[in-house]
Amino acid sequence: MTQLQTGTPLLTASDYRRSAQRLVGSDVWDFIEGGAEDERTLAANLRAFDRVRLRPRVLAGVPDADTTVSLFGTAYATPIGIAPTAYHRLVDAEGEVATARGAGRAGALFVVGMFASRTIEDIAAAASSGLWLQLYWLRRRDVMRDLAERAERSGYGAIMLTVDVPRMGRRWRDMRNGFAIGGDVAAVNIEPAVMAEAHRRDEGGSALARHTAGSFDPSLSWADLAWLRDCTRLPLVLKGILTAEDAALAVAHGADAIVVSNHGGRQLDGAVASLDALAEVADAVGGACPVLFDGGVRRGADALAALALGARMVLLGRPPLWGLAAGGADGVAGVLRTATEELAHAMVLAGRAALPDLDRTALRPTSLAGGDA
Ligand SMILES: Cc1cc2nc3c(=O)[nH]c(=O)nc-3n(C[C@H](O)[C@H](O)[C@H](O)COP(=O)(O)O)c2cc1C
Ligand SMILES: CCCCC(=O)C(=O)O
Repeated sequence: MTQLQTGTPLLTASDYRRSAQRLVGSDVWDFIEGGAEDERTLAANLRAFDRVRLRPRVLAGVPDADTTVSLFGTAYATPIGIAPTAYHRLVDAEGEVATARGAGRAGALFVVGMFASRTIEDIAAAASSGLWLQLYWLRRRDVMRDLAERAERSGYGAIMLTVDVPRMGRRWRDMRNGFAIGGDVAAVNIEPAVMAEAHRRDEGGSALARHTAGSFDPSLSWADLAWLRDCTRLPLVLKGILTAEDAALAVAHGADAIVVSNHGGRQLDGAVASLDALAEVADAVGGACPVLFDGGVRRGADALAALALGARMVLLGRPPLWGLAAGGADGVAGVLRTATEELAHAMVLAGRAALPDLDRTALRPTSLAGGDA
């Protein structure tokens, strides 16, 4: 159990959430918590896990569960990692350096965001578990190439290209708050001219929306992936796949892994809940490459469900930010360890000793149906 300065025992992700909310300004809180438009997909991501029912096996001789997993030749203590999120210094002075330390303590993968507020190199120096770098496709391809090269030089294990943002989802909260990246927080890995719009508060509305409209390349198509592939020897992971059709195209275009994700409900409002897309995508991929998952995972049993449906790894977006805000590296490690302990606990009670033992027989068929929650 983690106990931070608040004195309140932090037993679950929602304990970290409550603790974080007290410490973070309301506009930053809205940026973290918010989703696109009426936040229906954001809500659906969480509700989809409430529908899952497990099928525990008994007398299985499972005194303990093994949560280790390996991906692209790197071993992890847990299949629960950190999804890329921008600007960790919004909630902690050390930002991604503290996140990396926390991930290392938990033996977890940390996917560093393109808009990290600490340098790729400083984050690498603080890490003791695997790091990947996430990229958006910018009009300025030279900037992307430079980041891919720096990641490779610094020992990052993969490039994760986020493919669900040809334009940013409309986030009413940020627009109403006139949200801009302020103070001394910045996307320090990218030259300031590319990022200038993200800091301009004077025009009202979401500065991030203006920034992405100007700097992201919305014309990207499958054929362009070859260019990025040629920039790096690292495995290329595509994040933001929700359909069998796109999963098949990703495999055909040589993706080394894909992430089933609706961007935490922050892009297309009304899009399918992430969990409801997982079985379809895993079936289409058919083992051709690893499938990862994010969206709405808040407890170990949620991770178990996603792993049983075919995910090799499960990523958390908001919860590590709650941990970081509540307690820096300790908070990040606490969130990851809590979820991993819950997963191991659920595995023992379900009679599954190791991650390969998790398959769809662990879930009631109604959980697989891809309901409309
Ligand atoms: C505050 C915030 C910032 C994010 N920034 C990025 C980003 O820079 N790049 C990216 O690919 N995804 C980004 N995401 C999406 C996450 O990687 C992930 O898909 C999503 O948060 C998972 O859902 P969850 O928050 O329910 O776990 C962000 C999400 C949040 C909440
Ligand atoms: C400029 C995009 C900021 C990251 C973010 O908010 C997201 O990807 O959801």
